Amino acid sequence: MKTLVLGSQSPRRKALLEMAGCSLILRPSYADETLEPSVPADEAAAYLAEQKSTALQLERNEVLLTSDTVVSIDGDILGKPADRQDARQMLERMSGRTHQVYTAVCLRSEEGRRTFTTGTDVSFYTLTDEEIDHYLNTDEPWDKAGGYGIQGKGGLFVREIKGDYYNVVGLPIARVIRELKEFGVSIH
Ligand SMILES: Cc1cn([C@H]2C[C@H](O)[C@@H](COP(=O)(O)OP(=O)(O)OP(=O)(O)O)O2)c(=O)[nH]c1=O
Repeated sequence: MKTLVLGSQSPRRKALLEMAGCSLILRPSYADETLEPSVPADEAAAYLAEQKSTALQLERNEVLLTSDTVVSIDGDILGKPADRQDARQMLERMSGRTHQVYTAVCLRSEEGRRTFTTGTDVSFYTLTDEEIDHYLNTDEPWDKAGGYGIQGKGGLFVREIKGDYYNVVGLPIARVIRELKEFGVSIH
């Protein structure tokens, strides 16, 4: 049986895999996450998931999972906000509109590598300045693509989603479990 190795520092990815019944070991990846500005968002997520994979060593009998989540609006990619002003601009941009969240997952074993990307459309209510200010005083925006967390108070901004909710949180877990089985990982 194969050992699942999670190449991620994201506590959410670990929690989702464990919730789904995966035993895993952690091997965080510190790949360079710089992007060419013109790359489409779904391709950017796939590129970064593969970069994170390439940065890690793989032993025999291991399946390595790396992943990347980006938010996209008007063809621009929103990563994690650099500071308060950046986070404010992101939230103002998404206010009253629909954006896309892409999570790419790269699975790698000695037999080969497979990368797949899942998109979810998220529509926000129109946000007031007060709501945005209040949200920026929480610890939610800083480690998250687009500067919000749907699983926290950021969920209060959401009018509608189309697609997998868990994909927005950072891992489309139902699809991932199916793909992991194909790679020979046992799920309990
Ligand atoms: C939009 C959105 C993103 N996110 C998170 C998912 C990702 O963890 C994060 C985007 O950063 P990523 O670079 O995808 O992941 P990470 O830095 O957390 O972990 P690692 O690179 O080690 O795998 O934003 C939420 O938790 N909720 C949300 O609603």
